[in-house]
Amino acid sequence: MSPAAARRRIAEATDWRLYLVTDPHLGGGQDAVPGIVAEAVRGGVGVVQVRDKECDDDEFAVHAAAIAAAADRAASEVGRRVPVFVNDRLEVARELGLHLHIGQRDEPLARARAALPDELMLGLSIESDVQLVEALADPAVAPDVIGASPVWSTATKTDTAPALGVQGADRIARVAADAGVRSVGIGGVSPTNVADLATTALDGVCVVSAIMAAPDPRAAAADLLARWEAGRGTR
Ligand SMILES: Cc1ncc(COP(=O)(O)OP(=O)(O)O)c(N)n1
Ligand SMILES: Cc1nc(C(=O)O)sc1CCOP(=O)(O)O
Ligand SMILES: [Mg+2]
Repeated sequence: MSPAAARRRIAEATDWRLYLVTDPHLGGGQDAVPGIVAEAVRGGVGVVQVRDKECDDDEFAVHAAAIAAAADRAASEVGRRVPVFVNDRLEVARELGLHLHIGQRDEPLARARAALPDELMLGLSIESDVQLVEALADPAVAPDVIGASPVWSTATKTDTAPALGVQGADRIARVAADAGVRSVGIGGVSPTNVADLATTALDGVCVVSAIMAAPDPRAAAADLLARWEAGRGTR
């Protein structure tokens, strides 16, 4: 199997329903994050992204390696595979052999795809219909997953594009699905609104504060997933 085919198999086998993006501040410091991730995976998180905007690449690499090890251990306990993405930092993703998520103001898509080993997935933030058309134009460099962003405004990240809302995220998810690309909705997702997103064509939701700031990350993940499933049932 070619590395690109292996990557597509990983995307197909991944449980995208609940995707956790880490935040050391909300989690009580870098050292606390691997434990939170392990608990969140035990609660049902299927994908993890390591995000830390403040440290340098060397510190980030140590932090990301600790999180990936914790996610792997917890995933194997429950008999699952949980892919780990690196936020923004292409060189760290290459060094650690982790997947990469980039935004519209990070490394350009074609350059990131060319520099990333073929077996690693590439995620891209999509803030508008036009951005999605551009991202899908060349199947050779198209992302494996997109983050429809933001669905709702959020205090966790304030420098975002205007909110897409449920309908905007659904429109984007439908176009992505037609191209065979997975999609998750990010921004302001909480227990009170996750079921609304489950009625869309999105493959899942992506959260930061709803798990990182929760007193019990395992219970928070299980609750979000149960609410997603309940909403999915009403589609
Ligand atoms: C899954 C997912 N979707 C969107 C984002 C946001 O990425 P970006 O716009 O590059 O912003 P930062 O996260 O880098 O501040 C994401 N991280 N993950
Ligand atoms: C990391 C990130 N990216 C966003 C985007 O819209 O691109 S919103 C966001 C933070 C989402 O945090 P919370 O789940 O706490 O609302
Ligand atoms: Mg970014």
